[in-house]
Amino acid sequence: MKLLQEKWNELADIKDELATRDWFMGTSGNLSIKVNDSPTQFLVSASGKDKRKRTSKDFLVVDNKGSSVEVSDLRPSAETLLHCAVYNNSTAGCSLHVHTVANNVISELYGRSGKIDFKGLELIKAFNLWQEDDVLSIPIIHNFGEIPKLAEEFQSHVKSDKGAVLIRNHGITVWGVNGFEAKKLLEACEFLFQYQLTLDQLNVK
Ligand SMILES: CSC[C@@H](O)[C@@H](O)C(=O)COP(=O)(O)O
Ligand SMILES: [Zn+2]
Repeated sequence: MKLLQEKWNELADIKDELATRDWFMGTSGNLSIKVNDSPTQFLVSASGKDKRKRTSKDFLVVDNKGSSVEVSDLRPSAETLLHCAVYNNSTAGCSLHVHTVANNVISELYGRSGKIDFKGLELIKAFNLWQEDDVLSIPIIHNFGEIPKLAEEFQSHVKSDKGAVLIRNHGITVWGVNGFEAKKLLEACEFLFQYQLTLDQLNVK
């Protein structure tokens, strides 16, 4: 099988799994996977699709500026520039963006601090944080209406081949070296958010 088809199938399988979790409410969310280095090219989800459906028009190949590399009637995700920011500033191979109630509520509760920290929780090991005192700090950025501005702010947090950024009252974007790693990080983040929400609710006096 050709590499492009393999990557397409990998991304489609991840999309199906995230859809099973109901993480693409109201057509929200987008996904990408790198298919080529120099020049950078990646498959990204087409804009506005029902991401619970699997079709032959779910993804298209774009370049490092987010422009389609071939004539297509498909529009790349409105948030493609965030995926460009990942591939232009790291060696990551996959980037995933979902909107969940948990990540939105956490982003609002902790938005004023500009971040949420997790310490002493087993799941932070998904981010390669193995020491007892390690802290997973997830930045929370403003949901700028202009995507180039949002992408610029987001880009300042892309410092390695894995990471996560919360966009306030919008959603989360994670990236990892490949699809498996990116999905692992996303699942870990959503676990941590649900844990924190539950804890905060139980702590309400
Ligand atoms: C329909 S609400 C969600 C969108 O505004 C956007 O935030 C999103 O995640 C999906 O946009 P898309 O262009 O389909 O990739
Ligand atoms: Zn979004």
